[in-house]
Amino acid sequence: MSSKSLPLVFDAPKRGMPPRHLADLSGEQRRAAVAELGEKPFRARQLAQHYFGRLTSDVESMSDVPAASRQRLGQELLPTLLTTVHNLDTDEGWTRKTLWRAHDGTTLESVLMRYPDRATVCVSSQAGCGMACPFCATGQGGLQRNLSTAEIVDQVRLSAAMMRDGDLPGGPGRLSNVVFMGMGEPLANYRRVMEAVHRICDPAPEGLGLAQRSVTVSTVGLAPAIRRMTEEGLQVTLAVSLHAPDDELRDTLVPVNNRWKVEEVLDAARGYAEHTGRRVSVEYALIREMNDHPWRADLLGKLLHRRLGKFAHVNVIPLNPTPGSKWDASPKPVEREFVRRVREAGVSCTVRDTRGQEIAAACGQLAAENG
Ligand SMILES: C[S@@+](CC[C@H](N)C(=O)[O-])C[C@H]1O[C@@H](n2cnc3c(N)ncnc32)[C@H](O)[C@@H]1O
Ligand code: SF4
Repeated sequence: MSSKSLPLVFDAPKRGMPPRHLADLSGEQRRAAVAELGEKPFRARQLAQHYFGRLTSDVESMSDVPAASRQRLGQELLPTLLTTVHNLDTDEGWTRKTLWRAHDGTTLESVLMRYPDRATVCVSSQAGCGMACPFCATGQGGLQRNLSTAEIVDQVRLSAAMMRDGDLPGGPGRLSNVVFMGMGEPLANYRRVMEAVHRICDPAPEGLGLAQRSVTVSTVGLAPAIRRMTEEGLQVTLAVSLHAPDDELRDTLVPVNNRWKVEEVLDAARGYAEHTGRRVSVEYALIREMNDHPWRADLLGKLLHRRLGKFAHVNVIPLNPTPGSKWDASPKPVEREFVRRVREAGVSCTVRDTRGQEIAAACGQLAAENG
């Protein structure tokens, strides 16, 4: 057997960006790509209809595409990007974490959560993360690579297919929300993430047709990138992971704070809020005896009231345990007092549910380990 005919599985994994995919391209680029392959431009629309509309990338099922063209179009524009390594279900099946393997062997995770009134997928924007927040499992392994636009979109497409096929309890349903709160810092992979937002939100057949307001981009606080995002003219929700109202503590909890301080991050967030008219979600992982002091709750409330005013919403995330971490969630009475004090300052504040903890699928627990 020549090495050329060896099945792909014997090929050494090549770490790197995946081959080009339909979901990397805008409608115009898709038409150009199809034309380059010697096909009629309308084939681009047909492929997009199957991929975004029918949620399939199986070219053999695309009966309106001539058999002679299918293989070539499939190879060139719909290569397989993600294969399932395993699914782990919890919360009586209402939460599913999927471990995906990319073409180069890189692994990544996404988490699908079904609620009575909506279904949300938490997607990864990078394999690993370079931001090194000490309480986050993803941050401990460093950055492996950015995900491509299509690798991000494919997590959403495959989750939408799980919903449609009734893989979670409650029967067939619709994926309604996407949060960029999986592995990685979305604004450190800026261009690909913004393209992915377009593919996720553009109306069918150009995209998956979710509402921009149902998409949340969560950032550790890359101020220049928040300012850049403000210019995109999008209506997505911005979440800023603050975790401390004072630079002294935030420098430790969020190392990137050494570059962009609390005031600058909140300034950028305010710019986004004013431009879009959207509230900013300020994420606060509550850590026992670290950032849960009553005086810090008061300081946080005052600071947000002053800097973001009516645009501020605080989302308290009880710390999820991660392997080897010395930190713990705050006791419930401390958490309640913290929330009360933030509200007392006139800032809305809620506590996030901790879905998926048992299978390490909750915020900050994704490490994409095989097993
Ligand atoms: C994993 S991050 C991904 C998005 C982006 N990198 C960020 O930091 O906002 C999503 C959210 O999980 C939070 N998080 C990380 N580790 C956590 C942990 N162990 N417990 C609770 N929340 C955590 C982050 O602070 C952030 O608000
Ligand atoms: S919290 Fe976000 S930015 Fe920090 S290490 Fe985890 S994924 Fe990266």
